[in-house]
Amino acid sequence: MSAQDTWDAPAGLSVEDVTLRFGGIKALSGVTFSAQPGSITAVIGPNGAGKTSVFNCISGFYRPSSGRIMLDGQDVTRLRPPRRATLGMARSFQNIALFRGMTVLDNIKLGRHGHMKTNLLQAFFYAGPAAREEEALRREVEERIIDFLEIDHIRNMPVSVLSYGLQKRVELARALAMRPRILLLDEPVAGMNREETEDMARFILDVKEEWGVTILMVEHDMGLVMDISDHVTVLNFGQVIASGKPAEVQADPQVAAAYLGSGDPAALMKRLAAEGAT
Ligand SMILES: Nc1ncnc2c1ncn2[C@@H]1O[C@H](COP(=O)(O)OP(=O)(O)OP(=O)(O)O)[C@@H](O)[C@H]1O
Repeated sequence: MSAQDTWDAPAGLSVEDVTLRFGGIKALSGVTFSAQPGSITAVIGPNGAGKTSVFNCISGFYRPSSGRIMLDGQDVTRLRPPRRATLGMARSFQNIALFRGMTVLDNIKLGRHGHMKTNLLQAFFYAGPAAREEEALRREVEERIIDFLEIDHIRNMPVSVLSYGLQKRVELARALAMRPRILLLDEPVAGMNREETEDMARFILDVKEEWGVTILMVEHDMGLVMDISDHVTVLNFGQVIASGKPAEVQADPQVAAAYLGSGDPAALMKRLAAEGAT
């Protein structure tokens, strides 16, 4: 049985004309882009461009002042984050959000609860066939995730003793345990060394290809973005200034100008590579 057998189909997402105001500040202004089902879409842009703001609108932490967030054609703009999770949306955080004193396995188990049809208490007292079947399926999914992310050797260790790269991997495992149809990754390789970054790139690609999950990520590491994305959307001052395949965006003088104040794509790549390396 492949990973996809227990998974729902990948979700498509569209951000439609989203504007977000904080008092007098317009963090986002008429932002429109989409993530196709089963693809990797990256949102990039200079500091303060609005990447975190758009991410928070998509995951439900911010409510846009106007515009819509559509998940597979369903308007989710007004739904709270837990409701979006039940529709198949999971996210990771820029600053790892794990329970540090708990083991890797317990953190992963927590990920699945957003998806449970029965709550913990019911699951404990009600051991009917449906509940047992659901529990068996969850265990199987957990084991597959542990195996896939190569974290079997650390499953019983507390998260606090793990390297940064491994903690990020556990966070990915927990998000996968929710059986998402779309995964939002907030700077998945920030702070990682080269080896950890390469491992994470491989895992993200496999999540898309083997597990059939749509990926939307905000990331500063341009090497990673250009290597694994199918589509890139560029924000600047809260507006979309370019959208397309990595090579198209890379060659776009507007993008270079946004990062550099000049229109030289070669200089842009040099600077971005340096930013990604820090
Ligand atoms: N909670 C807030 N209150 C007021 N202004 C905010 C808030 N969050 C973001 N902003 C403003 O909105 C704009 C976009 O910020 P945002 O954090 O989304 O950018 P970003 O692209 O994620 O930046 P970075 O790459 O530095 O993380 C900035 O001008 C920022 O100062």
